[in-house]
Amino acid sequence: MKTFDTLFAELAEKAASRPEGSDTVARLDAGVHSIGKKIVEEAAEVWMAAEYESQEACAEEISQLLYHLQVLMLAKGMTLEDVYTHL
Ligand SMILES: N=c1c2ncn([C@@H]3O[C@H](COP(=O)(O)OP(=O)(O)OP(=O)(O)O)[C@@H](O)[C@H]3O)c2ncn1[C@@H]1O[C@H](COP(=O)(O)O)[C@@H](O)[C@H]1O
Repeated sequence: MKTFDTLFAELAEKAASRPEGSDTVARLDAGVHSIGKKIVEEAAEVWMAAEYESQEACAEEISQLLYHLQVLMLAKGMTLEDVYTHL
């Protein structure tokens, strides 16, 4: 099963190799403003799913929020350690 760390490694590799058709590369190219808006949208979807949808639907929304947070970290040139140091 994919974890936060293995997904981040996968996305970092995509950011470096820039494969054709990568959604992640397109989101990185769109920039921090666009990624930030997506994070706010996904956070709202997590909130709504938590209040009104199933456990599974909520978990899926959370996974999408985590993905977009990782894209933002990569766009800002951050590492996992930059974040983990604050946990
Ligand atoms: N985990 C994810 C992931 N979670 C969310 N998303 C993106 O976020 C979208 C979900 O947002 P929405 O529900 O709002 O869907 P939407 O309205 O179509 O979103 P928009 O495209 O309009 O922004 C999905 O359609 C994906 O584009 C993800 N895109 C990729 N990954 C993983 O990232 C890795 C690299 O992916 P690629 O860069 O595409 O190769 C792979 O392992 C993928 O599974």
